[in-house]
Amino acid sequence: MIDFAPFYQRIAKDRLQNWLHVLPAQLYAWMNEQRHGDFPRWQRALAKFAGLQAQSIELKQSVTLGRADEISEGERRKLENLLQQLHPWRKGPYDLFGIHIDTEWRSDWKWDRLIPHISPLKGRHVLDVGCGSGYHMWRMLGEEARLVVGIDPSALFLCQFTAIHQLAGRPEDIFFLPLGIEALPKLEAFDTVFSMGVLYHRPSPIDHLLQLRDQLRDGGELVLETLIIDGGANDVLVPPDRYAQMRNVWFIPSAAALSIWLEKCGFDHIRIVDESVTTVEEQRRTPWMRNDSLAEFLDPTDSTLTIEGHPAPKRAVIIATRRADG
Ligand SMILES: Nc1ncnc2c1ncn2[C@@H]1O[C@H](C[S@+](CC[C@H]([NH3+])C(=O)[O-])CC(=O)[O-])[C@@H](O)[C@H]1O
Repeated sequence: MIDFAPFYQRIAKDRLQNWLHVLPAQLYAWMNEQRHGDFPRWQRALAKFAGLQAQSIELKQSVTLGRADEISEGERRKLENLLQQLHPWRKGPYDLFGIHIDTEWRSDWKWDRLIPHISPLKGRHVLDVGCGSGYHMWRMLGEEARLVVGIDPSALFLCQFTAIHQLAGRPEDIFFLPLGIEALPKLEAFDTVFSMGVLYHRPSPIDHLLQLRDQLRDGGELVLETLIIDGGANDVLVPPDRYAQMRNVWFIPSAAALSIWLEKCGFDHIRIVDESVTTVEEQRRTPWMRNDSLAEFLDPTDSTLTIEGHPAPKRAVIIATRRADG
């Protein structure tokens, strides 16, 4: 059901062909070592998606696959049930044959904030690091990127992506690989690399920036989105324990500090194009993500603070270019 061979074929004669030296062995090992207890259950659900394929696809303004009248009411109920088996749906929203997957995050809002500022994706090789279910990957395809590759170590997100990919008729210019960024060789081949919501999860943020640079060709563009704090060039928050209930948060710099890190890591034309406080309208509990969400992670008496007393989540979008000598 989950088959990476089409990706190997796609890149065999492409500028990504050097990846073939390591990738098949890594993915073979991943499939054999995949130990998430629910993986077999998700795969069984995925097998039942076979045969259902959208006739109409809209990716430019939203991710909408199939109109409501393309399937019967019974088929829709069955599809909704299968999609619910892949709960929790964090990144979206998706509209599938009249079913609205109202995800925890309004990922479309993040997209709207960055799209006016980036180089047009048309014809580009694009990498989305930490792609989640792949919502932004579909929007990249909607912008006519030539090839979209998303990487994310989560087995659930691979299954969610595979479900959507199946419903879209398995297009051949978009691929999800279940890998962390640290598993990638130095490809120096992508025109645009996105890293959104990942930097604060990395124990070594400088290494993360260097790894992102190593995936870009000279002059390629990095689109970096991450949590920031207010402050000057030397201000960084390192939460001693949890941050907004998240266990794996390491470094939250100010935007000014992040700009300096980028410069040191071989980037120039560094621009902070957006800073936004995350609202409970953008990240919230829904019928498709029934666990606690941002409202429960903030101080109930002061929404400018997290429940641990840190500044509440604020995010920046920074765009930078890989220096030729970087
Ligand atoms: N080492 C790693 N390498 C790659 N991905 C990783 C790694 N570690 C964790 N992830 C993945 O990074 C994603 C971060 S979520 C952002 C999603 C999307 N980009 C968004 O902007 O909406 C934001 C959040 O969870 O705070 C998750 O899907 C992880 O599995």
